[in-house]
Amino acid sequence: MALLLGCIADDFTGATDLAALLSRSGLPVSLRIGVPQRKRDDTDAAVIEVIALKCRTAPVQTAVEQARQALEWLKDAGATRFFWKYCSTFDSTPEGNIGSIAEMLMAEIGARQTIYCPAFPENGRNIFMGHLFVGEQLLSESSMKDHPLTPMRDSSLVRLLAPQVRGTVGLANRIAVSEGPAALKARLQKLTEDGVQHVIVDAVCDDDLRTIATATVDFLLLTGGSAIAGQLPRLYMEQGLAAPPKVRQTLPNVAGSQIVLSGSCSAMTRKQVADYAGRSISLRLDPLALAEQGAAAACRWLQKQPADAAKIIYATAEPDDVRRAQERLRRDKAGQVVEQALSELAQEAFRLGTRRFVVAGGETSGAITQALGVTHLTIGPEIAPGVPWTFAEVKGETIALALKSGNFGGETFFADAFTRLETA
Ligand SMILES: Nc1ncnc2c1ncn2[C@@H]1O[C@H](COP(=O)(O)OP(=O)(O)OP(=O)(O)O)[C@@H](O)[C@H]1O
Ligand SMILES: O=C(O)[C@@H](O)C(=O)CO
Repeated sequence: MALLLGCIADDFTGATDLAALLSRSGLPVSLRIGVPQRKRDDTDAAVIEVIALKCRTAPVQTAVEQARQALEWLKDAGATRFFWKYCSTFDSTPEGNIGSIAEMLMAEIGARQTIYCPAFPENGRNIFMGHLFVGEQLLSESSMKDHPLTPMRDSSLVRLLAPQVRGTVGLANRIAVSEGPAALKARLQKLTEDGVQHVIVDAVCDDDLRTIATATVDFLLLTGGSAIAGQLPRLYMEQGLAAPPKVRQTLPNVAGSQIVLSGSCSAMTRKQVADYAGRSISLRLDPLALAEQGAAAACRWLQKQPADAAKIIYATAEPDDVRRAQERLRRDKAGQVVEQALSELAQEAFRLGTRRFVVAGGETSGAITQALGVTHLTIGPEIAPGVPWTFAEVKGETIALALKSGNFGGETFFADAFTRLETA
């Protein structure tokens, strides 16, 4: 099938979020973990390809290089329009990588301008006058200010993006968006004439996203969260470029025991962990102990648990505990020891017969998915907005994998996830 859109996501939960929102249209979406070694098969039914990278917090040059390779693969697969997916809370290091990757993509595909729209109204992320809100709070006043890897201490997307790009950053505000697609198109055109290559676009509801997508559907490169991308398939169908397949794909029925592995320390994950720990057998990991002794003790704990019991293993902790661990180990080392331990535990759980995995946290999901050797995910039913069940092959066995973004899902998400799988 001809490719309508080639997407690059900066982390794995972000990639499944994106694939879920694109799949709502019924169009077949393919999700690859990392840049595939092999070329795309001409008989592949997907009309949208998503490549999941783990580059959100990587050094700028490494991240740009990974994205360049993903772009090459997508171009080679026939894509001519592209989407760059980052977090709906604009998570980035002070140097990048949102702007640096966007600028490289623009240069490679010859795009004069792109938009930045991380808004995801269904999950409470809205942009007004260039400022990002999480629920009713400014980003910098939300729990994102305490993120273990990318603490967000400013809410102005213009100010956050400007140091990440060489070109000029501008804003198409809510007033421009509220005037409809034609007026927004004219505003973007005027900004192009004024030499503005990078345009933050306000959006506070799905209607705004529809307006923005209609005005920019022909752009060579769009960037943002999953919600703006989720508007594109309908426009492609209206343009007669694609139609959903008549027969829907049948999804596998995955038997085997289940586990939750959580490395996210977000406010919502903390509530979800507390809820599920009250319903299951639980083990809390301490980064300082892991740094000294590794994950062997936790693996032994796992071996002793009844196979069919509900279990959760988590490093999820309150901001003060995270800060203490980071002061002792350094921020990146604290993250790495936890990711390494949860990866080993995922491998051990698989060896012990676990086939249903719920993982919380984008970096954590990246580490675990890679440790399990997953290269391709089939998208299944959504558990909560932006969090689908996915299915993958590991050593000849099918596993079900739900990769949950830090702040997504309600308080009972982990229990809901397994119920959703039963009823899918
Ligand atoms: N107790 C802890 N102390 C220090 N770092 C921790 C601790 N627990 C987890 N971490 C690290 O914090 C980081 C959390 O990032 P991760 O992307 O997994 O979650 P998230 O940011 O909440 O999710 P998302 O990116 O999907 O929003 C990981 O690198 C993880 O290893
Ligand atoms: O956009 C989001 O918030 C998520 O898809 C994500 O990227 C979390 O890592």
